[in-house]
Amino acid sequence: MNRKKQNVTIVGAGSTRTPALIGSLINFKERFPLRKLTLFDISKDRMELQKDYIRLMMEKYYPEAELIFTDDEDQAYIDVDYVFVQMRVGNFEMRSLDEKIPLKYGLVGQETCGPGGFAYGMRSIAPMVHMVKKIREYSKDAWILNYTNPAAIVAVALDKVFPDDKRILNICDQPYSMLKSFSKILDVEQHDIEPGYFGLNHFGWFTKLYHRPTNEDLMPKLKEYLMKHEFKPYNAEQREASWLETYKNVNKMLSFFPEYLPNTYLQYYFFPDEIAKESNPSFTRADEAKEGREKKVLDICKKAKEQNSLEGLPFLVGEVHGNMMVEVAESIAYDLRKVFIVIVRNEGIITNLPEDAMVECAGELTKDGAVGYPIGKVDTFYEGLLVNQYAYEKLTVESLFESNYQKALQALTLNRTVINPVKAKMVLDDLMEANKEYWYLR
Ligand SMILES: NC(=O)c1ccc[n+]([C@@H]2O[C@H](COP(=O)([O-])OP(=O)(O)OC[C@H]3O[C@@H](n4cnc5c(N)ncnc54)[C@H](O)[C@@H]3O)[C@@H](O)[C@H]2O)c1
Ligand SMILES: O=P(O)(O)OC[C@H]1O[C@H](O[C@H]2[C@H](O)[C@@H](O)[C@@H](O)O[C@@H]2CO)[C@H](O)[C@@H](O)[C@@H]1O
Ligand SMILES: [Mn+2]
Repeated sequence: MNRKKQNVTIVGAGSTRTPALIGSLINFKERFPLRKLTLFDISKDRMELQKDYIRLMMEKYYPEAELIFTDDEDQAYIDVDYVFVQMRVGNFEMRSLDEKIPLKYGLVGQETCGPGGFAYGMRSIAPMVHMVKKIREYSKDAWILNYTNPAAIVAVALDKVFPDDKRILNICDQPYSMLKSFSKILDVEQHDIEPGYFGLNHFGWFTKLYHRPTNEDLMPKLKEYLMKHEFKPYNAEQREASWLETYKNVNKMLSFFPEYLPNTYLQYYFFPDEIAKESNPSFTRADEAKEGREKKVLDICKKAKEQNSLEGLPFLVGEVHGNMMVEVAESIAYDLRKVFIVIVRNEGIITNLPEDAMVECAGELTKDGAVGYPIGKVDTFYEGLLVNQYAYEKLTVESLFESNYQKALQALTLNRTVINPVKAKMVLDDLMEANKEYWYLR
């Protein structure tokens, strides 16, 4: 393979997912070759923790690529072809509050759904808008591939501010992760499956699983399996308790609504009371992830620094997060038209949803970006859920842009995890106080 080499910048490179993303870039070096890799984070300290492991990996497996670590955004965005974005505005401390504050009011405490996702979205928008403007100053044609959450809210906000920018793509790895799990259950290759999917980010359904080699839709077989067996992620042995519970709730959702297979994130909207009750308000997913993934990765990086070698250390690979990001970039860079589940402006894809909604659907990734496959009209049940959820997303973004307290209150009241305006007001006031460095409403 003799493909054009790319300059890539990772924004939020201090994320503990970065070492595994580097592993993915190394594994894909033939398919998506790098000329220059820039790691950018606003926190030098955060990057410092993983710097030696990453440097040693690149020296060993990618000596031909230039490697830059920087906390200078001007340097990060000069002469770049692809920007992979994974910033967490407010870091662990704010994720923890996003999850814990709603639980005080008996509401779902989750980083992307419900009041926690609302607060996180309000924090993410301004730095994301700033980043896009900066990138466009220096690299007007760069592809901006964004993972930053809540991707649903960030996508709506960026589409409002940069409606003509065709090189911003917001993506989520959860459908990819679920497809990996489906393939394991069905004993087929993930890349032989073409999914049907519709909804909004972290709020959607799989409709079919077309198996290319046999021309068969494997969805009926999968649903039959899930009616009788617990749904486990493909890497169940490595998953912490809360993710295993999350996957089990797909079985529960299917038992009520067997028509389509729900994204795991719908559990928060269908079972908010049960989930809030079962949560531990002093130990949420943020704590679990810190004690799990973060500790594991940082321990490996610390050893690499101490011994200044990779001896005895694992080669980390992002089987979902990292691989998907690189495959997405590859499909765009070399016009491969591979099918992914993408987030795009609706514009008639779901005919009974607003044109300006940012919908999640199957689509092809081409040199011109994502081309979502048309879905048509969705049935009343789904239409009701989606129209309501999109109204929540839109009001959230408008409340930030207009500093409008009333719209924020309306947004939270519409959110199916809240509903009650008394609780919506209490949780909004608490979140506003906790986030006063980041956003403010009148
Ligand atoms: N879309 C998806 O499906 C998906 C999947 C996984 C993770 N994510 C998202 O990726 C992001 C990273 O998650 P994590 O848990 O690995 O994060 P993390 O907390 O380990 O790291 C995030 C990094 O972002 C940096 N950062 C904060 N604000 C920044 C800014 N303005 N500019 C540059 N860097 C900044 C922090 O200093 C930190 O090093 C989050 O937004 C998370 O929600 C999304
Ligand atoms: O709770 P976390 O921080 O472990 O994960 C939150 C993210 O979960 C989904 O993504 C993937 C994740 O990227 C991957 O590394 C692995 O751990 O599996 C997760 C679930 O399949 C979700 O799509 C993201 O939006 C969340 O940020
Ligand atoms: Mn996601």
